Amino acid sequence: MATTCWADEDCPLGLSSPTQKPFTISRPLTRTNSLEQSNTESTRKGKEERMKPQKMDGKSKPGVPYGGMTDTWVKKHRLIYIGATRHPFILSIRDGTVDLPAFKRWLGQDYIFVRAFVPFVASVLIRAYEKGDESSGDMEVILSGLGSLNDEIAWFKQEASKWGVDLSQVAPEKPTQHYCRFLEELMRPEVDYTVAMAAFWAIEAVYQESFAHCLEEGSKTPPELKEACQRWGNDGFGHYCSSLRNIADRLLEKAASGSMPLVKVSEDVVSKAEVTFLRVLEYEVDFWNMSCGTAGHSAPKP
Ligand SMILES: Cc1ncc(CNC=O)c(N)n1
Repeated sequence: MATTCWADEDCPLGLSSPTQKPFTISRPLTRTNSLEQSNTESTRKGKEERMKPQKMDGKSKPGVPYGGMTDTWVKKHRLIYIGATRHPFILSIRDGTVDLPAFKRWLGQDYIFVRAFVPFVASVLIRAYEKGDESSGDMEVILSGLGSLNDEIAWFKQEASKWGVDLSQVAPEKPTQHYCRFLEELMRPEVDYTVAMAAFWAIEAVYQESFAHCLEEGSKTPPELKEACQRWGNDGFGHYCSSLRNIADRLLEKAASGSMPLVKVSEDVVSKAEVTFLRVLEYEVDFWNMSCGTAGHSAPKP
């Protein structure tokens, strides 16, 4: 057992503890009061004010505070968000105490995940194309993501041979299987573009925030793991995540504003997107737990 990864009872966030779950999804989430009131004049005005400094054009604005729906979610579900982005596995990389077998396990499993992630991103690209909004720039952002996934797959192969991991012999563990199945579900035609986009942003953002933390000043990340951290923790990837976030916020804003013909349907889209965001965070926590060797689950899946 790795000494650097916490057992369930040691986890300060209580994410795996059966008595201390910060959040469980037993039924679809209802939206917060502020979201429910989004069509009232005062709330709408307040929202416009908050959004003012931001251009909702899909361009990245690092360092600029967000005022969109994704920001509301991150604040509302802070505990699980921190659980996913400051997981003991990541902290062990950052403090240099990471267990090598754990890192190798993560490498093999993440290769399987990334292969499944490619068709998911391709499906989001198709949705962006079908939307027919050329001026939004969504397709360009998603296409750049697909391009870097091509490099990423090559990197996994190279990294695996560096660490003596035979990728052809790696079998998917349960959390990997579940996460890949979730991606497949998101590719179904009945899933809204807004929901898929929110999931896409959340998946990328967790890795960006996690690995950027390993590169911050004062971190003791071992030199041989720096390249892995650079892959998702670099500024370019940060800009890309901001672009994804802006797209998700724009789509969510449109759904919540009631500007769509079927208000009820669009409200449903916003709550589905929030549930999907939470499920991504849970799958990410499960994935890190698996990498540590603590194959616990953060919450039961419906
Ligand atoms: C489990 C997981 N989540 C997110 C990412 C980042 N996206 C693509 O690489 C990843 N590689 N693996």
